[in-house]
Order: sequence, then C-alpha cells, then structure tokens
Amino acid sequence: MTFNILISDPLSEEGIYPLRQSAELNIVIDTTNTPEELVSKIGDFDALLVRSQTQVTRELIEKATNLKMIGRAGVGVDNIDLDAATEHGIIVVNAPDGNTNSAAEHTMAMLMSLARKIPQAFNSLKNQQWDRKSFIGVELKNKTLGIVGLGRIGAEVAHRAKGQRMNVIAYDPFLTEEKAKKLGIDFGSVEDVLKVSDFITVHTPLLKETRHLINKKAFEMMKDGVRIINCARGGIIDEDALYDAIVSKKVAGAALDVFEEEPFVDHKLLTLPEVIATPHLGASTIEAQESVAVDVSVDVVNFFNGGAVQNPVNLPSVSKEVLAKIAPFFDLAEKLGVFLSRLQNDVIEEITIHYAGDLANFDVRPLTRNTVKGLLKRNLGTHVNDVNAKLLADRFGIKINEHKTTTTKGFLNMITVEVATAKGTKRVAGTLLNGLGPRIVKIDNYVVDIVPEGHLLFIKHLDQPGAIGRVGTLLADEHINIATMQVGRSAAGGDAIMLLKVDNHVEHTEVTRLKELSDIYDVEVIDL
Ligand SMILES: NC(=O)c1ccc[n+]([C@@H]2O[C@H](COP(=O)([O-])OP(=O)(O)OC[C@H]3O[C@@H](n4cnc5c(N)ncnc54)[C@H](O)[C@@H]3O)[C@@H](O)[C@H]2O)c1
Ligand SMILES: O=C(O)[C@H](O)COP(=O)(O)O
Repeated sequence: MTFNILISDPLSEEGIYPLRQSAELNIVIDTTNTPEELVSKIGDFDALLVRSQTQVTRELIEKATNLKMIGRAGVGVDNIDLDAATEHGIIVVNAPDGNTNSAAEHTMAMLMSLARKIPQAFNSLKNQQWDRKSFIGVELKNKTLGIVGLGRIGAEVAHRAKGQRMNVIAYDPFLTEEKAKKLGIDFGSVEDVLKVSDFITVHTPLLKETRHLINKKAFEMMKDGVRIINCARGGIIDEDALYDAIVSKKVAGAALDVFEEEPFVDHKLLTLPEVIATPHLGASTIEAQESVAVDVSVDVVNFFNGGAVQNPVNLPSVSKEVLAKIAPFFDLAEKLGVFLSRLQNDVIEEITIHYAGDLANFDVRPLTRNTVKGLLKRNLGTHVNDVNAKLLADRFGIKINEHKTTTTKGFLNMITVEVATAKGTKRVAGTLLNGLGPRIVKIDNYVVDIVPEGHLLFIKHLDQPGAIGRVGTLLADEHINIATMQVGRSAAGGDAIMLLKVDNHVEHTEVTRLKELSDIYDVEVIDL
C-alpha cells in the first residue's frame, strides 16, 4: 500500500531522508499552495507535513478525507486546528526538541543585540555614518533577566544568561522553588518577574491564557527602562501596548522574532528605533531544521508502519522506556475490546479496564485507548482510531475507568476489560505469555486459553450430551474446518460455552443454522 505525503512548507532535504527511504511513502513537496489550492488537493493525501506557515484550519481538515496524520516540523502547533484534527481522528505530531537550542541561541543573540544596539549601529554604518554616540548600550552583567515560561527553551536561556553573569528570575506554572534552586535561579509569580527585571523574555506557547499576557497593565508593573524580548509567539505580547510603552519611554527597547500577524511587510513597531526584529528565524539553523525534519519524518514512517509515534500532540505522550514496555500489549488490548464488543449487543454505559501485574507500574493510557477503539469498532468501523476513541466514547456518554494493581494470580500481567450495560456486566481477560504471545484467558467466569487471531465462534449452550457433537456435524456439513476447540461450564448440566477457532469466516446463514440446534442459546462470530 502506498501513502501520499504532502510537504507544504520548506523542510530540510537531509531531514526527510527517512521518508525517502520508505518505499511505501510517496512524497510530494509543494510549498507554493494558496489556502484554496491546498483545500482542493488535500483529499489526495494521507499525511501533511508543515512548519508554521501553512494554516491547517478546520475547513482544510474537513476536506482532508484521507488524512491520517499531520506532522509539524517544529514546536508550535498554533497553526493547526487540534480540535478539528482530533474529531476527525487525525493524529498530530510535532518535533518539540529539535529546535530548542537554536531558539535559545537566537534569544541570546536578540538579547545581546538589544543591549548593545548592534542592528541600529550596523544600519547607521551602512548609511555611511560613523556615529559612536547614538549607540551607547547597557551591560548584561548583574542585570536581572525575567523569564516567563521555563520550559525547554526558557530553561536553556536561563543557563546561558547565567553564563553572562545575569541574575535570573522565572515564572512557570510548573516551576517549584526546589527546581529553581537546582537551576540556580530565583522563582516568583508573574508579577514578581515583571516588577524586578531589567530584561524580560517570554517562552510560553500561545494559548488562551497567554494571549496578551504582557499587556498595558503588565507594562505598568515593570521597571522604567525595561527591555523586552519575544522569540516565542506573536500575541503573547500585546503589540499596541508595547508600542505605547516604548513611545512613553517606559520600555527602552524590544527584540522581536515573532508577531501577531505573520508574514508582514510593514509593521508599526518597526517604525520605532528602539525595536529590533527578525522574521521568525528562531528555528532557522541548518542543525535545527535537519533535526526537526528527521524527528517528524521518523514519526511518519513509524505511524504508517503501524508503530507508535514519539511526539504525539493530540494524544498523551509517553516516554520511550514506557512505550517499549507497553508496546507488546497494544494488539492484545485492541483485540480484547473487539472480542468483548461481540459478546454483548446492548448499549455500553461504562468500560472498566483492570491492569494487573507489572503493567500497573506504567502509564497505560495508550492501551486504554486501544481497548476503547476495539470496543467501538463494531459500530463505528474505521471511523474510530486511537486519536478519537476516547473523544467518541465521551460523546456517547460512555464512562471509562482504569484500575491498576500490581498483584496478579498466575500471570505476570493481565488486562481485564469489563463493559457495563443496562443488562449487566461482561468481561474478558488476556495476557501476554512469555515467548508465546497474546492469549485470552478468561471470558466472564470461564477459564480459556485462546490465541486472539483469525476466525472464532463463541457459542453459549446448555451442558448436555450431544451439544458439542451437533455443532461439529453442522460445521462439517458446511465445510467449515475446526482448528481448535475449548469448552467450559459453570456446573454440570448448567450454562456452558464453546470457543472454536475455524479456518474461514462463518456466514450469517450458518450462524442461523447453528442457533436452531437444540441446547444452543447464542452464537457469535468473532473475526480478529
Ligand atoms: N521563534 C521561533 O522560531 C521558535 C522556535 C521554537 C519554539 N518557539 C516557541 O517558543 C515557545 C516555547 O517553546 P518550548 O519548546 O520551550 O515549549 P515548552 O512547552 O517546553 O515550554 C513552554 C513553557 O511555558 C509554560 N507556560 C504555559 N503557560 C504559561 C503561563 N501562563 N505563564 C508562564 N508559563 C507558562 C509551560 O508550563 C512550559 O513550561 C513556544 O511558543 C514555541 O512555539 C519559537
Ligand atoms: O514553533 C516553532 O517550532 C518555531 O516557531 C519555528 O517555526 P518554523 O518551523 O516556522 O521556523
């Protein structure tokens, strides 16, 4: 099978080498599309790879009938409508680490250029002026740098600023006093940071809560003569308020790599001599571009080969170590869901998944999603996938519970899936046998040992002599070969089950005939 991949923003050719190496991926590079052109052709593609230029809107996603994946070669995903992607079951991945260093270095370059007015002095020289008076700068040493947002880039900037012998104070909702101490920096609220800093740099994503975080009120709290740097996202700083604060001399200067509207050719902030700027170049180094393109390409290759991705944005991300531990259970989890969906025909109200044994020590959310996907597939078909499984369950009002216990009986690990409906509860349990692979080991209270693959027939019957024989004869009449058979019963003469593995899919007419046999209550075909 071939998958069509559209690259709609410039990506490093060296970085997309993993894509080129993959025979089943057909790569189209077209970075010149207007939004309308993109909408008209997106239906042909299975994956779309972008940087920050391409606007991946809801309208585009709605036309992307074959799209399974959006890859962002970089950090910020504010150009992608994540809700729309999730609703359509499209996984979004990014490359969060590849450009951290370049963005931190660019921030330091902007900080120093701002302090020493290097761009302004250079411009003046280019204009044939030898002017040594207009460009008196300030030192960084012993000045305070305030960092708002101490994530990957913020933390790298903090290290570098300390190298310049600056005092550093930071605010981040996840920064604790202890962590700040370890980094050798001060910790405070946003207000503390704004009040005491000589330079303020922002490194948050652009979110509802961070839009215009640095606004008129924030500028009023700052020291006179403060200098501002934004190499994160346009919109974190209110540009009108910044303009006014510079004109009123509250702010001595600003260094901006990002803007509320990009791209532009004309910007009122650039009319001010105190402002220096670059056109969103934080990640524009050979190294960063190669690195982000490799990261996102590897995820594309993994995804289309059925593997797990490293940097999902609309799924909870799990570390490599955890992924290695839980990956062998992915298939089992989904198959338990599919199996159980066939054992009941009522509206599911609640799904409970019990993880027992060593598995309970890990983040099992990806397994839960796979199980839910398996359960919903019966009614939703390919419309449900790992990305939207929980969202769809939510929409149908299905409650999902996860239980964990490290103790198990008999097996090292066990996953038990339980569904509650108005008519009662049904349950199936499975394990991964060392060296032998997945097994279904329990159906309700019946102990079984079934490899969850191929064509299965699940038959409920009365434990009476001849019941098994009648089923065998009928299947033989229909030329259906039985590969393996397991039986179980609650008590002699009571309810019993037969679980048969057969060589072919069993058709509806054959199921009807089986159901007509005496002592047979129910027959379900389960294709795994
Ligand atoms: N200019 C460029 O070319 C360029 C390059 C790379 C990244 N970026 C941008 O830089 C920013 C930071 O990237 P990163 O990789 O460090 O991301 P990150 O996720 O590692 O860090 C962001 C931090 O912001 C914090 N945060 C969130 N809301 C906050 C709030 N209200 N107040 C304070 N802190 C808050 C988070 O807790 C997190 O620690 C992003 O906006 C990213 O898009 C820009
Ligand atoms: O969020 C990012 O990774 C940066 O803003 C880089 O954007 P770019 O890939 O368009 O340079």
